[in-house]
Amino acid sequence: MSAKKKQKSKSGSKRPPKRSSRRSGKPEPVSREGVEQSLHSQRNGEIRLPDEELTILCDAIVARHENVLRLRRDAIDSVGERLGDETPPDPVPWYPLAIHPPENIARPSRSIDYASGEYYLQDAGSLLALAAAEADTDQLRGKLICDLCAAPGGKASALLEAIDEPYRPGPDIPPRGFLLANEPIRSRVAPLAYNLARTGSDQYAVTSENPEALADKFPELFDFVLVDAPCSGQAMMARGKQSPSAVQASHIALNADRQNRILTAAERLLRPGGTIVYSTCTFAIDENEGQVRFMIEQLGLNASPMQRLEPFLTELSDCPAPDALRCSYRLWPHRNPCAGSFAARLSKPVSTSNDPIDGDVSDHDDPENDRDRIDASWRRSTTSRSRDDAMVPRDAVEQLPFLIRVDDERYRFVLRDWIIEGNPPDAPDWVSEPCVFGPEVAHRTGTTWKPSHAAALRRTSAIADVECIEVDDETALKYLAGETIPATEQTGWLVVRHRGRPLGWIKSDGRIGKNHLARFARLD
Ligand SMILES: C[S@@+](CC[C@H](N)C(=O)[O-])C[C@H]1O[C@@H](n2cnc3c(N)ncnc32)[C@H](O)[C@@H]1O
Repeated sequence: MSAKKKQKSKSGSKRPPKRSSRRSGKPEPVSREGVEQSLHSQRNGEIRLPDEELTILCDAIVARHENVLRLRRDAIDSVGERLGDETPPDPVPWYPLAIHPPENIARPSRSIDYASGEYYLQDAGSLLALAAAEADTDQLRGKLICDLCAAPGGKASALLEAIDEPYRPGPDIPPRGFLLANEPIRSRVAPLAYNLARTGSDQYAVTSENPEALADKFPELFDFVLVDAPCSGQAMMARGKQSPSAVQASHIALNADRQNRILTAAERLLRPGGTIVYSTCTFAIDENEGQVRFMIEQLGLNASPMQRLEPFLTELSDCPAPDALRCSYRLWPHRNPCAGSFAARLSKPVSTSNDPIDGDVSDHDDPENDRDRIDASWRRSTTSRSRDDAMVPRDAVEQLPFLIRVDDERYRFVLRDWIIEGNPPDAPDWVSEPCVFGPEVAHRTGTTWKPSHAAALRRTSAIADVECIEVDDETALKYLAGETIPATEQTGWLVVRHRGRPLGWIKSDGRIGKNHLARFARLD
């Protein structure tokens, strides 16, 4: 589409939603009555939309919106350069680190930049929660974060980039941030781990626990908790991910009950003074502002409004908890160029019954105090370790020389059956807990140890000793399609890099590099 053709609508959207072109044909129309009912809650208030607007909303709910490119924080300049002057980036208004797909990236999910993690593709609506988390600023640097409902990792990977700084050995290093990404459904953990690895960071661990169990293990540990809750998913209907039952009252009530439980656990995970961001991809009041009311009235959290999100403040009327309206934000598919979403930001009061100081502590606390507190909590060791976190098997080191522990300060390996995980030296002690999975470095098939895909993607100095081969565009595309590539200079395991960015492994015999790119990372 040429710049001229782009129509700017009243709402500021340059891209009117397209009708879905799902393989199954036209999406089923959404029940207008159902949508209207979910915007009227007897308990929590209502959002009054004129008849005509309601019709437009129902159409927009089943219209497909293009994903946007959330750029890697350190890739803004390089991607901008490649886009050239012809295609100036078109940023998402509520999250400027993301841009609408430019003309000269024909298939954003098939580019080398995508494969090398220069950007993540997601609906612009899901960026509202990241804006509420300030993931596009430096406010999260050094923080201890839990993403409680994390798979497949769209938001977790942005949080990870926001907390991390490259590891530099030395005496006066400020603590880096650390992310615990939790996903209770086991089958969703692998894509989550993959998306975290794509960031190149190693400042994370993964758990697969129910929120209540996690809160029992790590009470009041985290500075920030994201609850991107499972919900009725009304905004996902255009993607065929939800059935029309998403607007049924019984379905909404079931989800609201589950959200209450998850939020209760989330509050327990949060340290006093910490921040929580709650988000959904649905329009139902009981799953949105109703949950914010629950957090304020039942869990004792405080609204933590954000000036930058004021244009998106909810328009709920007759809400019995006015405070809930100060920190609740909505995007609508007929007003904003996205599928729609909800996000709210709250904080846990610092005061306890023994502490006379009252009031919420915002994200702009004294960072030095924060660091002391983080230091203390990170050293907190819970139960005894049951895994062998001292020994990397000798055969693994023989087969994968990069596993040699040059310096204990640089790496902490954990052996878990046939997998070796590698935690950075400044990871919290609790990464050695049996329920916590660290970034994978190598795995064994039979008697053979192989380097893991995540290890190739690391951009930290800890695995800097790995040998690399730099390739051009053409070779990179061949490699990403699963083909062998020439590799005459070196032998053994090599990381393939394009413009200095890691893509995956090959094993070279001094002539040909056999392709060991994980199947799920291929562009075929
Ligand atoms: C909306 S999705 C999260 C999307 C993710 N934050 C992202 O940006 O990619 C909600 C996730 O919550 C998980 N979930 C389901 N039941 C849960 C529960 N009881 N507690 C926590 N998470 C749950 C789902 O499996 C799903 O992966």
